[in-house]
Amino acid sequence: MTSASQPVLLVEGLKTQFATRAGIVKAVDDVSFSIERGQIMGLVGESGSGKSMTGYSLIGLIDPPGQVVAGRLRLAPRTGEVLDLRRLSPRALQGVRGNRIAMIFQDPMMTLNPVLRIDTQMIEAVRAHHRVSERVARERAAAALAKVGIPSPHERLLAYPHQFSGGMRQRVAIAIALLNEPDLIIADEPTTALDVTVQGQILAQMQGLCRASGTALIWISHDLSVVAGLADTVSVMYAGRIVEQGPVAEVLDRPRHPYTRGLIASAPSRNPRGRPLQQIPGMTPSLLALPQGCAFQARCASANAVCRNEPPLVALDGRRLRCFHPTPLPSSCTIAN
Ligand SMILES: Nc1ncnc2c1ncn2[C@@H]1O[C@H](COP(=O)(O)OP(=O)(O)OP(=O)(O)O)[C@@H](O)[C@H]1O
Repeated sequence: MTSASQPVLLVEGLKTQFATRAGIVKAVDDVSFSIERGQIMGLVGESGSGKSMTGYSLIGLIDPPGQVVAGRLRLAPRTGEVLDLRRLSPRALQGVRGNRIAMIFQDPMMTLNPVLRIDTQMIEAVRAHHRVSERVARERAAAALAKVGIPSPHERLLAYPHQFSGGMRQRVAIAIALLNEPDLIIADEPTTALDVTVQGQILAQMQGLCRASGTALIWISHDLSVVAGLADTVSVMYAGRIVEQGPVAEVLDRPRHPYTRGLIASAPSRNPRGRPLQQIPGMTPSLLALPQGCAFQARCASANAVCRNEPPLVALDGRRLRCFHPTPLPSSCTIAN
């Protein structure tokens, strides 16, 4: 049975690998986190750090030659039972996807079928999981469109995807994700392609909807300013691993991992006008040729011989950190463990 204290999602030691001709790519390497009901977690990192593969691993969307090779993925939906997502049959997992866990992609056309009217798609999405009449499903669809700020929802249900603007199309995809009141939504950079005003509206709506319905949200993004405003907690990924993790206010205001500090410093909004943009020196390492020990050592000003060992993820000052040389907090900020 679920209990109030049980996280809606618990991920422990997740490893996802791709067997390629050049060798084993460890796309997700020993990733752990948990999310409470109604909580929003930002999953951030540079391109290729393993954010999307972490999200896809949770819902069984890793295609060969990729494979989830280790880890525990436990979902505790409102319905009461606790689901071990790795042990579910393909059919049972299909029953979870789009129902208890929904996914929103950067491109809404990954969700929408261009040749079908919106009502056909939304009614089908409800009835795939619930025995309700078409009329009830249509009402649910209209209510979901209204929730994401689409005016005249009954009329808009009769339109095709190409009759919506980019921002409205993404709202429709979000409405489809919300249809069955999921316990968890995984959103993979859904507002990156939208202009800032529309992005701001959608972010505020998503935040409000998650708070109101108790739906947990994993927001995958490389944009720290979005995560700072939206999320409660943040997990920072580098080369397939989580390097820093904790409450947004701790991690983004007082970063202790040199990579998190570099990411924050290189955000364009943080850089003074007229000066060259700051960058993290060097390149993300190839996942096929990771150095022994800390994957960030070649780009880190604090690295020394000890970094050739594998840094463990340890609890420190209200967060979890994978670094032998954590940046000190100003003395006034020190928090007891
Ligand atoms: N089909 C594949 N074959 C081999 N390796 C793959 C494959 N798909 C993904 N990978 C590996 O998985 C790693 C993580 O990819 P992922 O898409 O999760 O990164 P990401 O952090 O979401 O990046 P982005 O922000 O660009 O989407 C990549 O660096 C790549 O090496």
